[in-house]
Amino acid sequence: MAGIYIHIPFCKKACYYCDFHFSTNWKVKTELLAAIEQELELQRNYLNGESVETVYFGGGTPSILTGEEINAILDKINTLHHVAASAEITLEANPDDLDAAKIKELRQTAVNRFSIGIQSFFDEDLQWMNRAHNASEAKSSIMRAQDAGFENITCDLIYGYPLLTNKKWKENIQTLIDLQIPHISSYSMTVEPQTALASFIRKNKQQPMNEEQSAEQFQYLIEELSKANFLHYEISNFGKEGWLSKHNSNYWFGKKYLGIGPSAHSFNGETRQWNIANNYKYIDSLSQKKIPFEEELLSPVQRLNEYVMTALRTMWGIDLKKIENNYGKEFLEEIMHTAEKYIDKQWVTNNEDKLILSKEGKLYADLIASELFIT
Ligand SMILES: C[S@@+](CC[C@H](N)C(=O)[O-])C[C@H]1O[C@@H](n2cnc3c(N)ncnc32)[C@H](O)[C@@H]1O
Ligand SMILES: C[S@@+](CC[C@H](N)C(=O)[O-])C[C@H]1O[C@@H](n2cnc3c(N)ncnc32)[C@H](O)[C@@H]1O
Ligand code: SF4
Repeated sequence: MAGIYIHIPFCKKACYYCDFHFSTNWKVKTELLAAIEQELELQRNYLNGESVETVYFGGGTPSILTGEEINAILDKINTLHHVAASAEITLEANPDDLDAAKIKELRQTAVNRFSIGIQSFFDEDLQWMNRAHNASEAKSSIMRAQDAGFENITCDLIYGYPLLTNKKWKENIQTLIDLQIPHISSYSMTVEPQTALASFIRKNKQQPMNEEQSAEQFQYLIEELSKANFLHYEISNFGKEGWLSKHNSNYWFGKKYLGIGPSAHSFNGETRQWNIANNYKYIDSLSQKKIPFEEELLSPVQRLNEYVMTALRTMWGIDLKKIENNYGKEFLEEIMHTAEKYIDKQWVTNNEDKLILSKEGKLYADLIASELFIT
């Protein structure tokens, strides 16, 4: 069981905070789509014939594609792989793209899950982020998708930035609960060095992020969504029973996935590889039937640390038996030695051979994971 990720590296506007790979220049869109098909061909054996359980169109902004363009990619995948009949096929969509005509078009594709980039339901916040949509489009895009029969919808929200008062945060969460969205991903605003936001802060045109505010809003999010029957199954992800994301869960469970497109990364169980994050170079290389990637063979210790980091962030926690069986007793003892401190503090619980973050511990996931790393 494996996944395929397709990266669509185009956006209408550059959000001030975003450091993912995208371009606002769409001149080479046709060439890029041809290169994606070429890469799919060249990587046809990457998954070793495993059946494909999930396909995820991410970006950038995949909702700029027409239904026909999406179908062409999915047809290609179908000719090269066995795609499970029940496969989860997600498309990341920005609200400004989801007008009635586009939704109708998307009904004619096999896409069965939308990840809508809402971020906020307030105009001033969306402008502050330089998003291409407004608050009313945020809401209407969700309702339109639901009216057209799309049930499996996840929405992204961002918190922890200066403009977001607790009152607005409450309303953003409540709006998604009221709209009966079954899955929510929510991220604390991070200031990435190469972004406009970082440059505004350096020039004192913007306040830096406030960690206390962010922690408070994260706690509030956890409490409200738990009251509304969401499982907090990964630090940034909440879903109602039966609606958890299969694609992302497979990343956390260490399953294989093939990433196609510029900046996409792949994992075959042993090595990680990632494609060049440059549209022109990507197209040029594939026109010569060469995949422009770098790779890294993970050592057992690196694999163990990665496992500790991703598993600790999930509600299933770190499986101590798995560590003992796959990596040996010594590593297990070393990890347990460090974990004692956090178990005493009640940041981590140790039940049935699992280390799981407590409510308080969720605030310190990254710190705890880095302390547990084997060096
Ligand atoms: C890379 S975007 C792609 C999907 C789509 N273009 C969108 O904007 O929603 C995926 C998610 O990452 C979030 N994201 C990107 N940069 C971030 C940052 N610096 N801090 C927090 N969230 C961020 C986006 O807001 C979005 O919800
Ligand atoms: C920040 S996450 C948001 C997930 C989404 N809200 C959900 O739960 O369905 C998604 C972003 O991570 C990046 N991403 C995911 N898988 C990737 C892969 N295999 N290679 C490169 N980028 C990837 C893409 O930029 C994508 O927009
Ligand atoms: S957040 Fe989404 S829409 Fe905004 S620049 Fe990044 S990928 Fe594009």
